[in-house]
Amino acid sequence: MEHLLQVEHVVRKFGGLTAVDDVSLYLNEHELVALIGPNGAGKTTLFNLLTGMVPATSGVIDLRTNKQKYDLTHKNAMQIADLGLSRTFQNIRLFKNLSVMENVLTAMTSKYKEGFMTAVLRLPSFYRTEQEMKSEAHQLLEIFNLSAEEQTLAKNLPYGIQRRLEIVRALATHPQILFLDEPAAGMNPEETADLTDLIKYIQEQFKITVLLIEHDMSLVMNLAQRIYVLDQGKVLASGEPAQIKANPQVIKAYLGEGAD
Ligand SMILES: Nc1ncnc2c1ncn2[C@@H]1O[C@H](COP(=O)(O)OP(=O)(O)OP(=O)(O)O)[C@@H](O)[C@H]1O
Repeated sequence: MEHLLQVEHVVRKFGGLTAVDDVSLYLNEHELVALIGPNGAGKTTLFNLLTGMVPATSGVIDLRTNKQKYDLTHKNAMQIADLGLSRTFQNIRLFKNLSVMENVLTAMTSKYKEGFMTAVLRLPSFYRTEQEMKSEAHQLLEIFNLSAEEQTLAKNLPYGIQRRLEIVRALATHPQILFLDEPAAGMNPEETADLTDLIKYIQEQFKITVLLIEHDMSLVMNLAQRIYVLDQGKVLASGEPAQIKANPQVIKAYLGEGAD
């Protein structure tokens, strides 16, 4: 079977340290997959490789879409984003002094490539596009329960809501694959439960593939169809949540005794 994303024998070295060590994995269309593992296991580095933020030392990353195959190891972050791969960051990256609405609109501009002169002269097509963008942004913010905050500056939002806004921004680019780096970090159990429902909802509604890094096992076990466990740069195990929970190596390296 051909996969949407196929990672084969990918390695990333930083000097003498091998952060990602011969990793192979795949994502199918409309799958929700989790990447877990101890601190320093190489999870974020793998995200950086998949989204073109750091080049691989060796290996192949193939994306199969629109009946074409693209080798992502030869593309930069902008080209990969254009192919429909979008991400959030562990350390939130919002425009802190822009409003919630402006944050979403700026994310959309990569999709709507209006000519510079059309924008400067404010020709009719610019308004039409701006209108479309605003209408879509309203819809997205409503789904994420952020309508009341549209005019609030990002810096004035509580941390958990900033995380939700980051996901809205990533979705605003109409991704085919969404990479979420610790979406529940810093959230309380209630916020995490809400976020779990929301991620499931957007994956189904927008028919996207999601790969998420997360330390919160309630979110991972409730949400993921498959899980990859990274340890010291290598894939220690992969499988369905029940298999991962029962894997003695995973329990030893990461989950700990008594994990449920
Ligand atoms: N730019 C870099 N230069 C040098 N070393 C790096 C760089 N980025 C990551 N590393 C190292 O690579 C290893 C993997 O780090 P990475 O951040 O990918 O782990 P992680 O699994 O995401 O950890 P965490 O769960 O703490 O976020 C670590 O030892 C880290 O110090």
